[in-house]
This record gives sequence, C-alpha cells and structure tokens, in this order.
Amino acid sequence: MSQLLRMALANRSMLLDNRLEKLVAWLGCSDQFYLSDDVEVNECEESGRGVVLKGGALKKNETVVRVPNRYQLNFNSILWNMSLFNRRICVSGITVSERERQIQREQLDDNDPRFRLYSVLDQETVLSFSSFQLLAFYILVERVLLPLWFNGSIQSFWQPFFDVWPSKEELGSIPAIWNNSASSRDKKLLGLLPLASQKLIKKKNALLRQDWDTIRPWLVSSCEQLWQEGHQCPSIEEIYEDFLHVYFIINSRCLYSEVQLKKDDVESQFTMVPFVDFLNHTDEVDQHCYPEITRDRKDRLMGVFSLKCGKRGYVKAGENILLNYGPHSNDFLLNEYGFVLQENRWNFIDISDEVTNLIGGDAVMMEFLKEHAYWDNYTINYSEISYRALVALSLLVTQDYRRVEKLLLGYISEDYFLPKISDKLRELLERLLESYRDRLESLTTQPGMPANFSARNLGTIYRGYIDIIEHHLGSLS
Ligand SMILES: C[S@@+](CC[C@H](N)C(=O)[O-])C[C@H]1O[C@@H](n2cnc3c(N)ncnc32)[C@H](O)[C@@H]1O
Repeated sequence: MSQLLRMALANRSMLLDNRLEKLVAWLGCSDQFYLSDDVEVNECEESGRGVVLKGGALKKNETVVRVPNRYQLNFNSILWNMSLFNRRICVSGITVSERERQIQREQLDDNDPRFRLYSVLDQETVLSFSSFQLLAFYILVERVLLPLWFNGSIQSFWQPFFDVWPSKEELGSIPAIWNNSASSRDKKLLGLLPLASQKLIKKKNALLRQDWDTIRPWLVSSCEQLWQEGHQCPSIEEIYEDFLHVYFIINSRCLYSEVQLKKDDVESQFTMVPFVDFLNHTDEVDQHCYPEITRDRKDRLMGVFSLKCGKRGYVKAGENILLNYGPHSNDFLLNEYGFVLQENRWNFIDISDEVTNLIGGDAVMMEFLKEHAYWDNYTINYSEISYRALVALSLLVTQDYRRVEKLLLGYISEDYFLPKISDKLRELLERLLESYRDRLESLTTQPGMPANFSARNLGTIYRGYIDIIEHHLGSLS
C-alpha cells in the first residue's frame, strides 16, 4: 500500500471516528438510548461502514442498540418537527403539544428560515405525501438548503445523523442512479442489465418520477425564499441530483415500522433509525440480529426501536454483526441497495422473455396460459425451475391441452411431462448459458465499459446465473 493511500485511509477513519463520537453523543442525550459496549463501527472499501464485535460476547436476545422515538426519522417525527414551525400542522398525539412548543421555542432563533419554509405547506398537503415524499422533501430542506442560510449557523437537529450517511459516490452503484443522474459514469452498463434488473429499474424510475413531481414545486418555492432573502441557491437540476442521493439513502436504510397515519400505503410503513442502519446484510434468515419495536398501545408514536442479537450470537472479536434485509436476490440487492453478494441463496433468473418468445407466435397457446393465469413471470433458481415455467414448456412441447389442464388441476404431476420437455429445456438452458457468458465477456471487452464496483457487481450477477444454469444442465444430462 502506498504511503499516500495509507494516509488517506487513516484520515478517513479519523473522520469517521469523529462523526461517530458526535452521533453517539447526540443519541446519548436521551436516557432511553442504549448501545452495547461490545460493539463498534468499522469501515471497509466493499461494504462501507458496518458493525463488528469489539470484544466480549453477544448472546441470543441481548440488546445491541436501542433508539427512542425522538431520534428516529419517519413520517410522524417529521410532522412533529415541522409543527414546531407551522402551527397549522396539528395532529393530536403526533405533533407538538403546547408545553413542548414552549420548551422548544426557547431554543429556536426567531429568524430561523424554517418558520417561512414550512409555513407554505398546509396540513392537507403534508398528510397527502407518502413517507418517501415527506422524508425526501424534509431531508433536502434540512440537509441541503438550511445550511445555505446565514453561513450554516442554524443547524438541523438531525445533523449528526446526516453526517454518517453515505456519499453520492458510495451510492453510485445503483442502476437507477446510472439511469437518472446526469453525472453517472456507469450509463454504459444499463445495456447489460439482466431482465430481472430491467424490470426493477423500470418500477424504480416510475416511483422516482412520481415522488419528484410531487415535491418539486415545494422545493422550487423553498429556493425562491432563498433567492428573495439574498442567498445563493443551487439550480433545480442540482437539487434533483441531491434528491436522487437522498432517495436512495432513505431506500437503503429504512426499516419496517407501522405508520398508522399512512396505514393504507404499504410503502410508507418505515422508519430510519440511527446506528441500527449501520448493519450490513446477510442472506441467512433467522440467525443474525432482529428488530423489536415497543410502543405504548395508547399513543400514536412510532415506539422505541431495539436491535436484538439473534440465535447464533457473536463471540469472536471482529465478527460482523449482521441483519437479513429480506430474502433478496442479487438483482434486487443491486437495484435497491447498490451491492450484491458473492454467494446468495436467494438468487434466481427471470427467463420470462425467452419462454414467452417461444410461445408468443401461437395465439391459442398464449390465450390458454393467460386464461389460466400462467402467462409470463417464469423463473429458475438453484434448486428448481418454477412450476409456471414447467407448465408453459409442457404445453409448448406436447400441445396436449387436455393433459396440461389436468396438471393444473393437480390430477397428474409434472413428472409426466419432464421426460418430454427435457430436450427443449436443455436447448433453452444452453442458449441462456451462452448469452450470460457473452455478457460477462462484454463487461470486460466492450469499449468504454467502466471497470469499477458497478461492473464487478454485474459480473457477480451473471456468474450467479451461470452457476444456476450449469447446476440444472448437470442434472438433465
Ligand atoms: C443499511 S446500510 C448499512 C450500512 C452501510 N454499509 C453504510 O456504510 O452506512 C445498507 C448499505 O450497506 C451496504 N451493504 C449492506 N450489506 C452489504 C453487504 N453484505 N456487502 C456489501 N455492501 C453491503 C450497501 O451499500 C447498502 O446500500
């Protein structure tokens, strides 16, 4: 390692130590906050910050960290914070009480621009925002715009939390960023995304567009305030880049928690919890840490968020303390979080295009599959070819509508069809294998392809696909 690189890394870890100290001191202002003495945060190139065992041991069900309501960033806590500045936002049991207002008021500057910024929003508008929209708007105001007033002399309550979030560069490995950020250098990789990722990015693009369209007018009005008061303000294009950054900070760090005010919106049920959000992901379910939320039945607050040690416990110093984000494939992890796992038991390949292309020319066959809800959405994972795909291929090969109907009704098993479809299946798998090998090669040989973390992640996805296919080809021969 060069002297310069060593110095840069030492500098970075000093900066992190400093920011962590501030974060823990901030959280420590509440006597409900708890952090186990046996854990610490470290940082590495591939997975950013993470939590490790410092010494001692963590046993099953032991609390690793506990964070009270006031220090969580979510729909409710934002309403509470905004209502300090805007009396028109008033939701019983959630926004500030008169007593709290008096206490907080003493700490606020009369000239605080948030009195003007948040007062343009009426309660109906705020409550109509989704959690994503409200969090994105609020974080952009508190983190990006507020420091532009009075040379940053007015700081957000959340600053210590903001300061430990990943940089734009760190989140640059997310395909929706390649697609939407003007400054992404990974745009060339979009053409090499597998089908599963193409479908995920399409959904993400639609959500991004909808959320941006919703909060954009309110951000424009905040910028107008800045200009009118004689301050510098970024252009809306620059703010859009910050929006993308903030959106994926939220997306990659939010934890499930019920938000009663938004109970009809599944996507809004989350909270952001400092320190808990340092935990990296494992594909092992039910072994590592797990969340526990305790809330008083009577009140409408989000509750205290604890992270507890799972079944396996931790005894070796330096061991990674992990959380399972869900049973996610590498395509999903890449699109939601910007990373992949070298080994991932939840990987699967979306082979819908290949199968529908084989059948698409036959309108009767297509109609039959549609009628029985077996059209499209065909997948393979390491242990099996999905039942849907077997049904479609059985029909394609045998054209025996009567027997396929019996298969769907459970009168005969797929074992009847397997020998009949094995040649077609092998042909399909071999074609897929060749196409994934070609893509893997393109990642390194196509002119202009970046040779970075994003490209390595795509390579890992294709190697995972190749493993799956070789496994099935091995059992067919
Ligand atoms: C909830 S945060 C975890 C803390 C994060 N590492 C940080 O630096 O702040 C989720 C992000 O961590 C990274 N990450 C989580 N688990 C990982 C893993 N197993 N391998 C590589 N990166 C991982 C990804 O960048 C992901 O977007």
